Amino acid sequence: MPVTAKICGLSTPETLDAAIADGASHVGFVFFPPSPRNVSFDQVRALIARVPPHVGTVGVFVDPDETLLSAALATGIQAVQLHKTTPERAAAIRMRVPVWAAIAVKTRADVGQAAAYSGAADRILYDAKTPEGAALPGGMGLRFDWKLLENLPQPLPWALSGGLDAGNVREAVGGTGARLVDVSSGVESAPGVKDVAKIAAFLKAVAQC
Ligand SMILES: O=C(O)c1ccccc1NCC(=O)[C@H](O)[C@H](O)COP(=O)(O)O
Repeated sequence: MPVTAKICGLSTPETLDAAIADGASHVGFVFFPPSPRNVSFDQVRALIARVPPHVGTVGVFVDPDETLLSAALATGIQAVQLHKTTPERAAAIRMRVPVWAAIAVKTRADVGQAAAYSGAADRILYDAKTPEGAALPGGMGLRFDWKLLENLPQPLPWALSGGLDAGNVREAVGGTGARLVDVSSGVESAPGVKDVAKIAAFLKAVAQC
């Protein structure tokens, strides 16, 4: 089975088109105003119109309220990636749309939190835990110890994220067995500024995994 990749935090037609042309399986749009990658509903509507049916569209949220969630779902996103969201809230959201539950990982105990999302999510996204008080719960280019995922029974389909780039994704996939990887900072030239050459290099490296 080939390894596939989600390019997260896209906000321009050029970089979205590059991700699709270079083979991304999913593209992600961040709905979180403090993020340098935050996008408006109109922006996402226009971007989604460019996405072919074989590429999945994922909205990224931090424990969204009903108003934000409903407006974002109206753009046409196919799944939601939920950070800092309880299993109970995730389960309620899953009644409306497929859910990816982000698990912030620093320790083995963090990884164990994934089990609580059985029945509440469709996929787990293991991501690096950002420091206490950080402005963002993801998208900071931090990685966690991939050994924490070794020999771990997985409650759900899962993806690996956090600090990946073209230079380390092969090692990350080899060490963890991930079949889906997610990247944001590793394909940027500055926070929030996606780089088409880095997107191409990342997706080429993924294709060689
Ligand atoms: O990317 C953001 O700005 C962001 C903001 C709020 C919640 C989550 C966010 N990103 C989540 C992602 O899916 C990132 O791709 C993931 O954390 C990996 O980021 P990076 O380590 O920068 O590749």
